[in-house]
Amino acid sequence: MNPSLSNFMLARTPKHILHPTPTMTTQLQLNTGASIPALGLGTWQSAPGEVKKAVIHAIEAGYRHIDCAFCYQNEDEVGEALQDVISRGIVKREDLFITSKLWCTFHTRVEEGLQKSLDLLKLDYVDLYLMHWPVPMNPNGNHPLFPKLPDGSRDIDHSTNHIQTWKNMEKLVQSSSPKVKAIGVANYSVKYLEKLLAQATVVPAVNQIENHPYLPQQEVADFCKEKGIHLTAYSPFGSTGSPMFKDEIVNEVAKKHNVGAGTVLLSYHLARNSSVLAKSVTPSRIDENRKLIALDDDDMSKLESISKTKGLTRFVYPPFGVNCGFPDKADGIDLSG
Ligand SMILES: NC(=O)C1=CN([C@@H]2O[C@H](COP(=O)(O)OP(=O)(O)OC[C@H]3O[C@@H](n4cnc5c(N)ncnc54)[C@H](OP(=O)(O)O)[C@@H]3O)[C@@H](O)[C@H]2O)C=CC1
Ligand SMILES: O=C[C@H](O)[C@@H](O)[C@@H](O)[C@H](O)C(=O)O
Repeated sequence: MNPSLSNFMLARTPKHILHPTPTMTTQLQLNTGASIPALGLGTWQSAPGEVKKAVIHAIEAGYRHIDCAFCYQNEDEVGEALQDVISRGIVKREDLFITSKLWCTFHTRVEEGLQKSLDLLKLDYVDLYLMHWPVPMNPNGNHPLFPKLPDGSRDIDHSTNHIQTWKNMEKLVQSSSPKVKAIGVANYSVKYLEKLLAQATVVPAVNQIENHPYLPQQEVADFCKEKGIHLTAYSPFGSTGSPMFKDEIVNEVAKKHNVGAGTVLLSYHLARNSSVLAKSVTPSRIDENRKLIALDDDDMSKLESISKTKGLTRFVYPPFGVNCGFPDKADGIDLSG
């Protein structure tokens, strides 16, 4: 092709993926051949007594992707909700995409951690099982989920590491009767992914990370794209209290499209070909969050300008005392292996 023509075409090619009329069930491809629905309902900090209703409402409203974790301590109620909608014929199990996560105190007990979640969720399998953090914690410490040392710091298990955990997770998909359709990771930086991939047999299907215009994590997104790892964004609104709803530029883009700020914050991820998790226990918000639109390059440039001007903001970073390899959080011990 004439080089000037190819340059012209490159210049005209939209930088971001344009999903024509994206919807919450737009299917994004995983490296396993399966697909993941664009929007998932988050369940972190969804209180017992509220989460069952929220999950039932979401599935009745058309959500097909639910994000769970053992450490959220509410998987039993999520399981009740799933049983309810499946038994009433609202949805078939195979039409749902359910994620759970291996908690840090279970890194040396992968099968047990998975089975505990399956029992609580009342499921035979999950669609995706993630290592929640690349941080093993003492399985025999002073608390089953959040063990601490006498000085109050988190009780890290230094006898193992995240790569060993991954090797045990690989056995889950290699089993003759797998109880997981795919395995993946969460909270992985480029540094930890490089160390993992150097020894992995199975490339993670997904990396679930905090991601939004205040924390674009472009280096992680680029690395994952190159390696065929799908990115799922968590805390799209800035987590508890949805602080990013007040952002001026987000609201400017929302006004242009005549939609709410939430729609812009969620649609940002579709333009990057990522899936996104939005948590709510409020029925009207669960409904509202279903709306996605195609943002154009101009909208994306505006959203990208936010962190360039204001710097990065990370809303979720537990006090592990570990350096997980993210450039904006360089303190703590290196467990990359
Ligand atoms: N792998 C990991 O380590 C992590 C995974 N996650 C996953 O991602 C999910 C989403 O992230 P999360 O941190 O919960 O935060 P979100 O960014 O989804 O924000 C949740 C907050 O936004 C509020 N909210 C939701 N919708 C609206 C709306 N339309 N208008 C105004 N406020 C709204 C919710 O309130 P209310 O519920 O009261 O309606 C809640 O306070 C989690 O629930 C979890 O499943 C999150 C963090 C870490
Ligand atoms: O998934 C959500 C978060 O990662 C959450 O699980 C952690 O922040 C946890 O509360 C912790 O304190 O380590």
